[in-house]
Amino acid sequence: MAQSSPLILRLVAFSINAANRAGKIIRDVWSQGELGIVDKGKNDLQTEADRSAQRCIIASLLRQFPNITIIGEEGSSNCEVPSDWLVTESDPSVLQLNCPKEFESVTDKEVVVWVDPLDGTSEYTQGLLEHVTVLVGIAVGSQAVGGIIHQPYYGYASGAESLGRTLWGIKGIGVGGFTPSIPPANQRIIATTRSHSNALAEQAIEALKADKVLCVGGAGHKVLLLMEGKAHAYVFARDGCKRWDTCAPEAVLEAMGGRLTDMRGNQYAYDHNTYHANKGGVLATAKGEDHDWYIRNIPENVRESLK
Ligand SMILES: Nc1ncnc2c1ncn2[C@@H]1O[C@H](COP(=O)(O)O)[C@@H](O)[C@H]1OP(=O)(O)O
Ligand SMILES: [Mg+2]
Ligand SMILES: [Mg+2]
Ligand SMILES: [Mg+2]
Repeated sequence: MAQSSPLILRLVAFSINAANRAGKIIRDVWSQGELGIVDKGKNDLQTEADRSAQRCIIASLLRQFPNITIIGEEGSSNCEVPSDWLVTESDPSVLQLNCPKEFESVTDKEVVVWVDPLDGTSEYTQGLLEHVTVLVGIAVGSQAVGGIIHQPYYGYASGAESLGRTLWGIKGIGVGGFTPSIPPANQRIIATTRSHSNALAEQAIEALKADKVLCVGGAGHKVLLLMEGKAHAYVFARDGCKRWDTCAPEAVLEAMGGRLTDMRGNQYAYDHNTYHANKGGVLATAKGEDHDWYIRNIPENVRESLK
């Protein structure tokens, strides 16, 4: 790995390959058919794919970057992994990028990597495989700066021979791995949960008077819809999402000009001392959307309940 590249570029470049490797593990577990489903709480599933993908990503990252803080959804993992799970290479094109001045001298101690090894677990167990993503978010201080969203089953529905794609973004640089697009004008398409709704979340969707509501799984997948021009906003007016669900999506979306906040317009903090729960809900809007319009039109009682 080019040691001369700034840490933030090395982390993104390496995490692209780690997320790809985790995606292959997710496909392998699915095709072997033994999902090993556990419910961690209430409607909070974990499978063998979540566990193994996290071990792959964290073991690989720790070998390359032993002094950074990594927080993974599936808790502390055994880092003794099969040797073919250990990633050692980085994406060469990201290492060559020009790093924004403000991130050039970021050190290990300032960085937290938030890992969601499989986002959209509920949909994965139901075979809605294109909703699944692997999320690696890189925070500097409290800010989400870099993100990787790997979609292991991209191309599955159309019968593509080679599955998967990896999107990345770095604030101040931009995005890669896909063709950014903005959603159509004069329409409002809202993406929301299909498996974790409640009365509050429904009330918010109702109030926004969408032309179309897309109920789909995964935080990564919904942000992807915003970045490809298929939805204008992602609205989740309840608790349940955690920092590992939003760190990577926020960084990639904001690197392209969109926004991700809680339902009151506040950004989440991603430093190592922060809470994990996104108690204020998730409101993300595509590039060009009026984020504040959505905040203004969320009923006051919904915003008040999500403090
Ligand atoms: N109530 C909840 N309990 C556990 N995870 C949740 C909950 N609500 C949301 N999430 C996480 O946020 C993601 C986005 O929510 P949704 O798919 O419902 O829109 C989910 O895929 C899940 O991530 P994960 O699958 O990684 O556990
Ligand atoms: Mg989960
Ligand atoms: Mg998740
Ligand atoms: Mg997950």
